[in-house]
Amino acid sequence: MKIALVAHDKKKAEMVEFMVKYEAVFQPYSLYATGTTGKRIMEATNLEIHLLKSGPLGGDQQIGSLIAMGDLDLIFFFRDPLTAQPHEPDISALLRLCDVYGIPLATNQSTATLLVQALEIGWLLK
Ligand SMILES: O=C(CO)COP(=O)(O)O
Repeated sequence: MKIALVAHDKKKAEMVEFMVKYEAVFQPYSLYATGTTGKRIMEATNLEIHLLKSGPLGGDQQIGSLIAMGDLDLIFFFRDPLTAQPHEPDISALLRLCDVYGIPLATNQSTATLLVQALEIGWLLK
């Protein structure tokens, strides 16, 4: 199971808190993250994360590429719906690829909690 973690700036604290809370659930999996999000999570946990580029520098596109290659199974993307992002086209492309390939995608904490609980009880095995 390969999992991607992404958070916009105003959602990074929420993402870090979420990852600290569920660190043990994520521990067995291969984790990927956009640059700044991944660094913040690694500073707060003992999780090993493959760091990609920062979102505005192509990180979202790298995650999209992993999806297209069949190399990603699940995405936690804490989006900020109230702030314009300079790389909005990259974000839309990533969300679109999730739907093209049927990849489960959590874009807010409520959905993320449901998905992580599904992971915890073994509903999302791979
Ligand atoms: O911008 C992002 C996603 O669109 C996230 O990138 P960073 O994790 O590098 O801040």
